[in-house]
Amino acid sequence: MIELQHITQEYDTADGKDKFFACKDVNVSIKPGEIFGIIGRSGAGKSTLVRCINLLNRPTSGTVIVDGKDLTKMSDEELRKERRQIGMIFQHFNLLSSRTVFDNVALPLELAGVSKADIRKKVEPLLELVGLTEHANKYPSQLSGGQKQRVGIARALSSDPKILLSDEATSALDPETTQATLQLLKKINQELGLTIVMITHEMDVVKQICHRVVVMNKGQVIEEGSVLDVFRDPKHEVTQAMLGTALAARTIPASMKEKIQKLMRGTDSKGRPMHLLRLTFVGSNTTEPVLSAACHKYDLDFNILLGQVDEVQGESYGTLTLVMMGEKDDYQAAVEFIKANNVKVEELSDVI
Ligand SMILES: Nc1ncnc2c1ncn2[C@@H]1O[C@H](COP(=O)(O)OP(=O)(O)OP(=O)(O)O)[C@@H](O)[C@H]1O
Repeated sequence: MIELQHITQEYDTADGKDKFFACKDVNVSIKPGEIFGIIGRSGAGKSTLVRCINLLNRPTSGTVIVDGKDLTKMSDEELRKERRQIGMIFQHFNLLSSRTVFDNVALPLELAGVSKADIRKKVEPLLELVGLTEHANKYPSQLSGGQKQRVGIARALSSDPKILLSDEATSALDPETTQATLQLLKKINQELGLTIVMITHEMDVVKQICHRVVVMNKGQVIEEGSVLDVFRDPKHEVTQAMLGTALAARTIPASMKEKIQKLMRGTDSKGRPMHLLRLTFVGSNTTEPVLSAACHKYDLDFNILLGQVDEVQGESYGTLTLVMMGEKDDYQAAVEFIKANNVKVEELSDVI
């Protein structure tokens, strides 16, 4: 649906002596009907990249293909037409304060020369879809943040786009309103089949509604994949830092390290060595039966030090950091058994 190929956006540095890359050779492919997340720290190049999709931002080099058409090769007139396929919503809503809710939603249609009767036919169902029918004659100043964003969404949908770009659309909203807005976007994605591209710094937003995600850093894509894979096993340190609390259970707190080191130097009450490891699991292969089955089978004991289970779109995933006590051969056989049950095993004894 959207192919961003080798997108580079360069600017002159403030002193004009050098080049600065807001995006550098970025390749992203977004499928029809998916909700695609773009995350990254401030200044990573997210907005620059998303604005290339409708050429609000014309990249220094690279190709933008939307629905099979190369936007970078179009005339202004052709581009204006194509842009109607691409709606956009913003963090600060960008509504016109002198226009009512109805008139804000109607604006793109007025600009396209649609007749008054047809505008009414289009706007009324949209206001119903976003739950603003009874607020149609109010002005933006009379609305809450969530209601303003609903006007923004209805306005973006007025030209029947196939794609909706969302630049931090929930960042200015409180958690409850964020939830309601995300549910609305999900409904639009499912009922209208719209492809949605979302920039966000809120990991909960990604977890709740995105199917796939790319992580940007310093103008480049550093990680991409299904949301479940990226959250379960982030590879790049920037992703790990961004997922922060979601990964707290992976990091052994400094206060525990000394205790664990002491524990690892000793043996259990039966004189058997200790083994420190971390298990990462997804979905149906819940660790408990696998772990206890392994310990029964190979005569081991275990002690859980840290653990967390989280959920991405109904799929649970999590990590357990634990100490296993048992003879070396039994322990190694147990590790193989756990791995064979699709649980990732990382041995940490040498790390701590
Ligand atoms: N017109 C411009 N001229 C010069 N530098 C720019 C211009 N537009 C953006 N930049 C710089 O490009 C970099 C990427 O900006 P961009 O807005 O794409 O980042 P972002 O990841 O969306 O950040 P944020 O989350 O803070 O919005 C930033 O360092 C920004 O200062």
